[in-house]
This record gives sequence, C-alpha cells and structure tokens, in this order.
Amino acid sequence: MTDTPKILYTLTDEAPLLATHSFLPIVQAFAGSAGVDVDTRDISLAARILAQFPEILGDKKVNDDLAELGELAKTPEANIIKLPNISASEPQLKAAIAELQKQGFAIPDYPEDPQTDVERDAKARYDRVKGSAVNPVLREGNSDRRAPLSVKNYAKKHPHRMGKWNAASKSHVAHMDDGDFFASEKSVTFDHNGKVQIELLGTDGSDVILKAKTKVLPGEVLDCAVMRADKLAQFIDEQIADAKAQGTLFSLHLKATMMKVSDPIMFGITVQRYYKKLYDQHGKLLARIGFEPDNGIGDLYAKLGELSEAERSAVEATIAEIYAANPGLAMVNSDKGITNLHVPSDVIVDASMPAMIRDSGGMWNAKGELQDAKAVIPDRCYAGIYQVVIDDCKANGAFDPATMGSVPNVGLMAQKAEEYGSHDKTFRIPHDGTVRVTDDTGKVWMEQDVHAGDIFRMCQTKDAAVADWVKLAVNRARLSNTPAVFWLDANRAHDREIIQKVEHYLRDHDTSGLDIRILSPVEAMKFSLARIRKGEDTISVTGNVLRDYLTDLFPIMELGTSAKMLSIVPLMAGGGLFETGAGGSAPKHVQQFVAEDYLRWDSLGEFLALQASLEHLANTTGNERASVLADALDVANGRFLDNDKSPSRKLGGIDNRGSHYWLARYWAEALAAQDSDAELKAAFTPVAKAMVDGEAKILEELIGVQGKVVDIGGYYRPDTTKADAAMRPSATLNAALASLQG
Ligand SMILES: NC(=O)C1=CN([C@@H]2O[C@H](COP(=O)(O)OP(=O)(O)OC[C@H]3O[C@@H](n4cnc5c(N)ncnc54)[C@H](OP(=O)(O)O)[C@@H]3O)[C@@H](O)[C@H]2O)C=CC1
Ligand SMILES: O=C(O)CCC(=O)C(=O)O
Ligand SMILES: [Mg+2]
Repeated sequence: MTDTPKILYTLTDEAPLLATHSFLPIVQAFAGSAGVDVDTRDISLAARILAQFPEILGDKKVNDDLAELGELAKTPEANIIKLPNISASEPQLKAAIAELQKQGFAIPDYPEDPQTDVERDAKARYDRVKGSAVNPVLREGNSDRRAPLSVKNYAKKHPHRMGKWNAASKSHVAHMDDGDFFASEKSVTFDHNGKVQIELLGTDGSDVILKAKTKVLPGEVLDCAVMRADKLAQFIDEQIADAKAQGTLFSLHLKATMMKVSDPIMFGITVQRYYKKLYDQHGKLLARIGFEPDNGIGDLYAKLGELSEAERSAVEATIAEIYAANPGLAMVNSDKGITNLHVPSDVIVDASMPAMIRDSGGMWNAKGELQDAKAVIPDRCYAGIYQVVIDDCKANGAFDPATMGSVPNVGLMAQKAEEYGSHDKTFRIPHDGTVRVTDDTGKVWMEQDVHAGDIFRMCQTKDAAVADWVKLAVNRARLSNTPAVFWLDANRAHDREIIQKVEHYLRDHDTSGLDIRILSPVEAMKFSLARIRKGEDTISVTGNVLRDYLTDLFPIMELGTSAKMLSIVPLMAGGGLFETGAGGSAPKHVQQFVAEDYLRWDSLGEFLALQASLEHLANTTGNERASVLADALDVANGRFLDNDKSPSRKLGGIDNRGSHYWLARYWAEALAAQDSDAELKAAFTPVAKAMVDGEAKILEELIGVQGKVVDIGGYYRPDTTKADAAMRPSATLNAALASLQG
C-alpha cells in the first residue's frame, strides 16, 4: 500500500469521549513518531444527529462519518478503534436535540406525532439515529471478547469486592410462560437470492404491507415471533402482585436501547400496568398532554407543567397512592427519586443484571438501601440464564474473583445477525389479523396470528456470518486450548436452524482434540458456572443477544467491570474493528466529572484495543515500527496492571488522566528500552526521562485540579477547547508530548 497506514479513532459520547480528550493526544504523538497516522471520525450522538440535516445546516453541516466508517468496515483496509457510544432512547434523543438547538443549530424538534410530510421526514431521520444505530453498522464481523491473561491475573491478584449472597435471598427472575417471543417463534432457512414481503391481512379484510422488500440470500435463516400484548400485561400484573406479596422490589430489565423498537413497547406496557390507576382516574388528562408511557414515567413528570395546579395535585396524589399500594420499584437514583420505570435507557439488562448479581442480588430501594428484587425479564429466550446464576449464588455463595475461571465469548453479530437487525422488521400491530411473510414467487414462508397491540418481529441471520462465527470459535478453542460451548436451544425454532448450520460448518474444520459442545443456554450456564467455580475456563459461543449479556455478566463478576475486556471484531472483509471494553458510556461518570473534576472512567479497554490495532496494522501493512509500538504497548499494559494504575475510586487519587500519564510513561520507557529500532529508541529516550523526572510535578498538576465544578460547555456536544483544557491540566505532561512532535 502506498498510503500512510492509518488508524481511525472514534469520537463518541460521555465518559469515553472525555477520556479521549486526554488519551488521543498521547496516541497521536506516539503513533506519529512511528509514521502511523491516527485520524478521528465523530460518531457521537450529536454528530450523528447533525449529519442528518445537511441542507438545513448550510456552512455548519456535518459529515456523515458513521456512513463513511460503515463503508470502510467492508474493506480490508479498515482499522478502526471504536469506543462506546450512546444508543439513544427517545428521551435522550430529545435532550440532545434541545442542546444542539441551544448551541445554534437550527434543527427541527423531534416530531412525536408527525402530521405533515416535512415532519414525517424529520422523524424518519431522527429515528435513524435512535437506539443502537452505530454498532450494527460497524460490526461487519463477529466478536471475540475476552480478558487477556495479564488482565485475568491482575484481577486474581487484586480481587474486587463482591457482595455476599444469602441462601435466603428472595431475589429471582420472573419470565412469561406463554405468549412471549419464545412461544411463537417460527424459523426457516431461505433457498434463493430473492426478497420477502411482510404483510398484515386484517380480520376485517384489509391488507397492509408492513415491509415491502427485504433482501434474502440462499441459506439465510429467517425467523419471526410475536409478543402478545394482553399476555404481557397480565404477566406484569401478576408480577406486581407477587412482588408485593413477597416483599421484594419490582424491577424490569430490558434492552430498550439496542432493541429500539420492541423493548420500548414492552417497557411502556409495564409502565401502564404499574401506574394503571393513573390511567383509570386521569386517562383524559394523560392523553391531553401526550404522555408517552414508552418513554417512561419521567415523560409524565416532564409534561406536568402543562396541567393546571388542581389537575397536577390530583395526578400527584394518585401517584402517591400507587406507590403506597404497589411494591417498591428498584431505584436508579434514590436521592433524586428516579426509578427503574423513569426512562427506558436507565436500566439496561446486560449491565443491570450483573450489577444486581454483584450486589448480593439486591437493588436500591427508595431509602437508598439494597433490597431483594424481582427481576422481570419477560421473554423466555434468554431470561433463564440469570436464574441459573442466582440459584448458584444462593447455593454456593458469591463467586470469588481471586480464584474463578473465565468465560470469554465468541459472538455472532456480523451482518446484523438475529435480533440485532430486526428493527425495520418489528411492528406494533395496529389491528387483529395474520402476518404473512411471502417471497417473490408468492410462496408463504411463515405466518403469525396477531392481535392489536402485539409486537411482531422478524430477524435475519446470514449464512456467511454463521460460517465465519463457527470458524472463529474453532480458532479460539484451538488457540487457547479451552472447551467451547455453543449456547443453542433445540427447543427454539431459530436455534434449531442454527444448530444444523453449526454442525455443518464444524465439519469444515479440524476439531480433533477439541471439546466443542452444543448446550441450551440454561445447561450451558450451569456447565460454565461449575467450571469457573473450579477455576476453569470455558468459551461461550453465542448468538447476538447472549453475546451482549454474557460479555457484561462474566467480566463484571470476574474483573469488576467490563471496561477491562479485550474486544475485537475481525471484520469479514479482512479489516479490524477494535472495540474498547464491553461496557457502555457510563453516564454517571460524567455527572461526577462535572461536579468534582474527577473522572473514574477506566481506559484499559482503550489501551488493549490500541495494542491490538497497532499489531493488526503491522501485520497487514508490514510496518515494522507499528510492531515495535505494539510490543512496547504490551509491555506498558503489563506494567500498568502490575502496578495497579487504573483510576482509584476516590478524589485525591489518580483518575482517568493520571492513569493515562502512567500508561504513556510506561510506553515511552518500553520504547526507550527496546533495541529493534534505534530511531524510535532515540526519540523516546528523552521523553521517557522527562516523564520519569516529571512524575511528582505531573501528578501534582493532575491531582491538584480535582474537587471543583468543571464547565465543559455541553453534555452531548461538549466544547472542544473547554474539554481539552479540563482533560489536559498538566503542562509538564503536555510539554513532554509536544517534544515528540517537534
Ligand atoms: N459498545 C457500546 O457502544 C455500548 C454502549 N452502551 C451505551 O452506554 C450507555 C450506558 O449504558 P449502561 O448499560 O448503563 O452501561 P455502562 O457500562 O455505562 O454502565 C454500567 C456501569 O459499568 C461500569 N463501567 C462501564 N465502563 C466503565 C469504564 N470504562 N470504567 C469504569 N467503569 C465502567 C460502571 O459501573 P460501576 O460503577 O459498577 O463500576 C458503570 O456505571 C447507554 O447509552 C448505552 O446505550 C452500552 C453498552 C455498550
Ligand atoms: O449497541 C448497543 O446499544 C449496545 C451494545 C452492547 O451493549 C454490546 O455490544 O455489548
Ligand atoms: Mg453490552
């Protein structure tokens, strides 16, 4: 290749974006000295919103960096470092729009109920940005997430605190036994290069095309399922009554961000059942102010100002009666009275269930105390795995991070596999009838009887994605000499199709001497837990949703946080997508940062991703210097862990910025110590010296700023100059880095 090798580093949101203000200058200075360009692409929620309105913004228009990266991901040249970004719920989207408008961008309001073509167009643009709109575009490969040995050893040496489990804990998972996606799932393997249409044939004789054209390839698995609204409502009522009877908190765990169409509807049904009395007594008022239960009870609070004084007091009195009569809700923030049902994006199942399991099975109640909780996870497809963990903790006590084994994951997600790509094929059914999936020859492939209010969902899983996933699993099992379990349930229609493919593709590989099994998720969880208790590792090979769930669950149990995970997506076209950690954008870290100039974000995920990205660059471009940089960074990461330089949890210790200093210093020292590249050695020797000699001054400059309010000029679109200044307060460190570029 003639171009300068390039790594594209993503600018995202919240805590990872703040961390980038401090870390990226280090990366650019180091990589620059080795002739590697590190460029940025802005895929923050704010940038993605602005990119939707080029014609309105004129000279303020913003390039669609996400679209560009999405195209790049399908080429062998891709080398992208991807930090976590906000997958926006509707309330978050509206807040971001309001902030951008205040900053002078003349974008329209979010039209909740569009009436004109212009409004419908604006809503369609905003809906493209909503939910998990980034990851499915960039993830043109399957995922390989694991704790590198150095990280696992670090966790064993410095075990994090795990809450004790009591055998008498009343915490449990509740799921539906009928009427859920699991019950109704149908699945087929398509046979030609063609397309299907999804239509609703009404019992009233009507025929509504829900989606006219969906391209399908031969060998592709299609499935569809229905969540029955009446059954869900009845189930929620029973769980509210049961939580009250048992004296547990009521909590709801969904993925309203990633599953942006189906899960907000399920969230909304739960809100309507929990706050049923509000509807009974004030239905007309709620309709008048346009309360949207799918956006949470927070939407009602936001709109209370539109009511008269008397109306507001009546509504507030009813809410108080509801809280008195119903079981307590799990709290997101007890001090501020923010509950699990406030906003659909506050409690996200992948992170919320592990947090509950780490905290002795409890969630926070209104008094700010941990209390046993009923975890409502309506659909049975995946809910059962968490009950297995809870049962295990009740029987055997909490897991011990000092001795437990590891469960890495190989996850199917390429080409929008499974539920991941279902959003444009998920519908709230407007009236009773039959949904039919028909191909271009008129053949009916699947049918579902539906009633008004039900959620219909169709998913696609490409054959090539499954083949690549099986290959990745076999390679991982071989490389790490570890048993691998495919978590697939022969009782599920979709999984039965996938099992056939797995069995078929396994035959393409040499699996001699490997322990590869196919177990249902519940059995696979039991098997893996029994092994980790003995200190043994087991690779989980899962579909997309379990990939998401398990890559927070096991890291949070094993390492205290998924931030310490290596998370690689070998792109099917040959490029590399290097994700940082497996967790989210930690909004509460930003709140702490602006309140007290202290950022708890742990960038280890970024360090690991950068090392893997440099190594990939060296391998694909033959750039020797990138290889030297990668090896030195590996040494630096090892020292960083050995010396435990992650952010401390308390003000006065090093935070994210301090941890970046240590990483930069160890990296520079390793480059100064190596002998394979004399020029790099010469360039880094004085820098390493400046960083070592300057240690006391640098730490003083970094720690000295803590403890006061910081202004970064925006939440969704912080002011770059202000954020740079806030995140780079050490003149001594900045000068050492500048000397590299000089
Ligand atoms: N890859 C992506 O782009 C992802 C994006 N998201 C998005 O992130 C947002 C928040 O989601 P949520 O599910 O609450 O997940 P988060 O991972 O942000 O929050 C859960 C908790 O994880 C811990 N945590 C995660 N990363 C770090 C880190 N690097 N350093 C220290 N602690 C960390 C913190 O817990 P504690 O205090 O217990 O240590 C944090 O409060 C949402 O907008 C969501 O859509 C979520 C997942 C992945
Ligand atoms: O895309 C998202 O919304 C979240 C992704 C996520 O949680 C994950 O990949 O682990
Ligand atoms: Mg996740």
